[in-house]
Amino acid sequence: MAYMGGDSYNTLGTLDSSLWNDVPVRLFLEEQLPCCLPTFHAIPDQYDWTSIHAISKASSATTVGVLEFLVGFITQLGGSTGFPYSKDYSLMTRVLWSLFPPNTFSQGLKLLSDATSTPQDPGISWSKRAECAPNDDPDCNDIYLWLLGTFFLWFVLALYFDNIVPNASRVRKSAFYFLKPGYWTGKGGNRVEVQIRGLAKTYPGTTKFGCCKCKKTAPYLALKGLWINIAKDQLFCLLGPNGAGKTTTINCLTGINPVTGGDALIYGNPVRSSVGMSNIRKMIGVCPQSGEEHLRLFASIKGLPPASINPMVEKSLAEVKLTEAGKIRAGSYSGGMKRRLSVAVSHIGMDPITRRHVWDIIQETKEGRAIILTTHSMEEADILSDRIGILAKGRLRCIGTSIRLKSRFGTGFVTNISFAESNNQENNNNDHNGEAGAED
Ligand SMILES: Nc1ncnc2c1ncn2[C@@H]1O[C@H](COP(=O)(O)OP(=O)(O)OP(=O)(O)O)[C@@H](O)[C@H]1O
Repeated sequence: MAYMGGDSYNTLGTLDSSLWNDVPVRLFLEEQLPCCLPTFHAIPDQYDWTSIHAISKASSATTVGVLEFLVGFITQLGGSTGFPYSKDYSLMTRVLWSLFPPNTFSQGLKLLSDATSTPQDPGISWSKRAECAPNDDPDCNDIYLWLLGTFFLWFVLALYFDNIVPNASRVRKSAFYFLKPGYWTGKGGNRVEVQIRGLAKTYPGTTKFGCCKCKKTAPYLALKGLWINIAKDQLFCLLGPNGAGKTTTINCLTGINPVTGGDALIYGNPVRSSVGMSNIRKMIGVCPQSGEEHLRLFASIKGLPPASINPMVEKSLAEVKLTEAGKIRAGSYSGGMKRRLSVAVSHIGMDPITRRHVWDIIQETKEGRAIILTTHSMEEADILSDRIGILAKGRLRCIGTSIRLKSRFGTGFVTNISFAESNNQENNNNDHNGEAGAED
């Protein structure tokens, strides 16, 4: 797995959430998708999570198989009475009945048995297959054709439902997926890699014990049902004021914070399932990191030259008195130590040139990935993102391209431009003034 900035990006998931608050840019990068994976499309917003899943387990397939056999057996008993292949029944009844292959099959067996019930019966030869039934009743030829036709019908329907019914990872294609050229060519279309489906996060209230009474804070709903799809090769930027829920969103997607409502699918892996999250963690490469490694990570995110990183890390650790604890896992630090590490992280500077360099890296990294970027910098969002979502108080307020958001919601700028007179004009004037002056 290769993320921009090398191995250092593998540690994103281990960062303490408090550390993220001190860096201007937060990134959530996804593993490059192997081109052979099937495409899947956005689940419509009205998608019902409680809807029944496709037959995803062998045990379910066995149950359905046995049920089908039982139903087939019962209908065959009905068919043995002559139903519905006689003139008493309408054509529609016959057609509907014949759509279930066991019925047609049992009719074929009945014809065979009638043709071979006594030693004198001639049986049915292949050449006489169209003459084995009396009157207009279906003959063996009709039975063959019906069995062949219904085989293809059910096969196509099985393929279709397999695609549109949510799979074990709750991923499904749109009902008209087969009309999209990308489905047949394997190319094109915006492949949705990250699907945030009604993501909600409630932080539990805390109880503080005082000397006389204990104080309980109410649970806080930080994310109130977020719905976003992020396609491959796109950078999605989450903007919003402090406390909007940006960090919470990223933390929920990376598994730092457990989700309390809705779900999110990352390459089809749901963040709410432990199996899904362990797959996601493999993609984003979560592993425990020391304070020293955190600083290295941020130094490479901020584009510091590799040669300067080690001296800078040593200096920063010394400044915040964490030299001895530098090699210990940051997760085991005390609150104070974490805060000091945050200060050291925030001191890793990013001048405009390195900032441009980081932007270039992000742009180059976009291909084959879905990237979520959260930042307070509107300029950064404008330059880097394909789509921007603006969060406020845990809700997505608007979403769209930068141009669209600006034209829809932007108040715009009124620019006054004053032009200096052209040199020629100026020279002419000077000459003229000079002459005039001289005249004066
Ligand atoms: N562990 C927590 N317990 C209780 N409330 C929390 C916790 N973490 C965050 N919050 C609250 O959830 C809300 C969203 O916080 P979050 O950090 O996601 O916002 P943000 O958009 O990332 O802000 P910033 O831009 O300042 O980083 C805030 O009101 C915050 O106070």
